[in-house]
Amino acid sequence: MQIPFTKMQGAGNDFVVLDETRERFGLSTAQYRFLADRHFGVGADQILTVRPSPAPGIDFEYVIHNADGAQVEQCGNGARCFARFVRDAGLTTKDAIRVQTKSGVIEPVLTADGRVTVNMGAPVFDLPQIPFAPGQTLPVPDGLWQKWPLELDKQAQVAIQMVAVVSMGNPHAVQVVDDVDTAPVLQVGPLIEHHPFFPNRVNAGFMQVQSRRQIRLRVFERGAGETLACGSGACAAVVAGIRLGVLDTTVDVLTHGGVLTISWAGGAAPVLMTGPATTVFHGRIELPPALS
Ligand SMILES: N[C@@H](CCC[C@H](N)C(=O)O)C(=O)O
Repeated sequence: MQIPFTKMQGAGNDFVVLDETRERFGLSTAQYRFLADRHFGVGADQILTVRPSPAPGIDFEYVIHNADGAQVEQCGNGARCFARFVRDAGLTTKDAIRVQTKSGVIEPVLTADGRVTVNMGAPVFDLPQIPFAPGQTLPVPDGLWQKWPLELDKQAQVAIQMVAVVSMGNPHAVQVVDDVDTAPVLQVGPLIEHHPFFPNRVNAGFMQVQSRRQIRLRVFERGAGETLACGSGACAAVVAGIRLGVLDTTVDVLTHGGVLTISWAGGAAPVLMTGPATTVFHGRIELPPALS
């Protein structure tokens, strides 16, 4: 089977976008993995699938698969690319698009400067909803920052990591580091991702606070490894920093792939994320029959 696709990127977080508004391709987990494969497929951190409206008042459904082929709830950079895709493909003429994701309805808005702002909804701190299941034996977290100790690999000298846990529709564990360039993201990231306290695994963020309005961030993403940027991870880091009291309500997040601007007024207010969304190329690819 041969399918059409569009390659996109948002701050270097890259995507294969599939248009299933007319017909479903019915891809298997192995086929999503193949599309994401940088050697044998197209190459992407996530596969985004656009489907027709599932309900009145909603414009589209948007389905996200990580590079490992698993379906996940949320993808911030993907939401911006989704909005750019449906406009450029002529699937809508709207600037503000309501889209159903696995974790709820989000609202990307195409702005006059060519960027996209996404209302990502309110952050969730309720532990079972994240989900974060630390059991009974853990000491109570630091009340303000809600940092939790994770016991990791003692031999690798990363015994205890203090993380803030938050859901932006998907789970995040954020820690503050002195310097993201030397932070052990590739060593510690996978240990946090698979830590038993996170029953659905987790995205591991490493944030360096440069000022009250600027951070640097690297994220080891669940199911994808370190990416050049993670939109929901940027939202989670800024929310954690605001709760810590070290960040203002609007913050520029510097990633290896570009800048995202995140705003959060606190409490039940939604987190707003603004950043770029770019089409790289269009193509068609033959899916190996053995993978179906
Ligand atoms: N790159 C994304 C997040 C994609 C999903 C994530 N890896 C997860 O498993 O939750 C973003 O920009 O938010």
